[in-house]
Amino acid sequence: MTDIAGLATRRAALTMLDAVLRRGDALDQVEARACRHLELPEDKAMARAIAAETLRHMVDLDALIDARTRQPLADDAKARTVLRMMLAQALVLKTPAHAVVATGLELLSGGPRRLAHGVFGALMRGDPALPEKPTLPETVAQRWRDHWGDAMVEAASIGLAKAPPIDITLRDPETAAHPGGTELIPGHIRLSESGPVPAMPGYAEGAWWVQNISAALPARLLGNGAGRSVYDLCAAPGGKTMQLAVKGWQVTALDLSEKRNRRLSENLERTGLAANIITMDALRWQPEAQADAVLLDAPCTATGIFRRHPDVLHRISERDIADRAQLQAKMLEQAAAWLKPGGHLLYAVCSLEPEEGEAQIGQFLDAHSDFLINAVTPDELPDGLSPTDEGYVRILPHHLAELGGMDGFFIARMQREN
Ligand SMILES: C[S@@+](CC[C@H](N)C(=O)[O-])C[C@H]1O[C@@H](n2cnc3c(N)ncnc32)[C@H](O)[C@@H]1O
Repeated sequence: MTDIAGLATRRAALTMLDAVLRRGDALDQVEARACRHLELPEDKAMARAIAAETLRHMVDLDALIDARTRQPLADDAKARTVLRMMLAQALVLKTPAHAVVATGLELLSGGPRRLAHGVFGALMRGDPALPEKPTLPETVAQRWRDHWGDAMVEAASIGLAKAPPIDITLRDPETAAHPGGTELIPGHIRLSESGPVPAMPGYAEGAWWVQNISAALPARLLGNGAGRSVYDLCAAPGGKTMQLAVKGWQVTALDLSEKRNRRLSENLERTGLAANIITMDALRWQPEAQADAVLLDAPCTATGIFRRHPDVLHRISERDIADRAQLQAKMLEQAAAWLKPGGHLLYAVCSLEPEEGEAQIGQFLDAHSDFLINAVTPDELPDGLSPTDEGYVRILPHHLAELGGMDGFFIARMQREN
């Protein structure tokens, strides 16, 4: 029997959605396994796009489905997930309805095909539209409203509407070899085009790497290394390692993941930069000497990168936030001990949760009287972004919104006194 065209791609998307919604896995983590049967890169990209767009618009897709079902479908019913996917394809990815129906119903083979067919058909006859600003899941909206206010939730919803623009860090700010765009801060460009990165001018020669402007700030805040040593903790795939190496730091880059460290190696090779790479759990590492600086890009809930990874909106719970905060506190404790007196400790997370940011550093400073905040100054940041009263960098979805926004981040720079 020949398979329906595109069915394997939809199966892979369904596997990804199941893993995210039922098991709380990250989309990135499950993508390779879910797509292992797909040969063509464009099929893999399509499977990822179906899963990601379903998650981006899920609350509004559910509202459409609920308006057309007499008995509400269970939240985790396969028919609901398949209908969400079918609608995301038809309304967001503009896949022709016949292809959506043929593959969608086949996914429900032996299940409620007639129901799904009926609901999808009735909805499409009504010419449905999704709101311009996708609705955030209520638990997330409520949490962010409590922390940051209504305007932040509104900006997050606008930001969620589409994947963000691509930012790049130039190896040499004088280089001419890049695709062109808007300079956000010297050496960092927001590209005016999207598309396959490896084919863009300068990429293969190592003239630049992809790095959201928010993620580019922590390493910048350590300044020039002039041969001094830095421990780059949780370093892979190496965006910050490369920035530090360019600035003359002697970098020791440590990460738990062998696979991600392989990407770090490839990135260093492509850009012609060097670092000492260590694959190990940061909690078990024991360096031989203290360093002049430590950059801790701590593992976090990653809720700040919800535009590129909308799965975080559906799988991160209060419990996850508390667990991550606990891990970060342990890592901070270690990092602090590995720093020479007078050295700088740079802490960063791509999270919009204060437990992983302001509260984390507040507790650290309370417990470490030998560490002081080294306040970030406005001239160290892109126009449109200012340090907080405490001297931290807190990046929210409204920052640089007119240029396409920034990833949510928290950054603190501290100095060890003795
Ligand atoms: C936010 S990413 C790092 C991004 C990287 N700093 C960059 O700029 O390209 C977090 C990293 O933490 C690593 N990680 C998580 N837990 C770790 C641990 N216990 N020890 C070391 N690395 C860990 C992950 O493998 C992941 O690569």
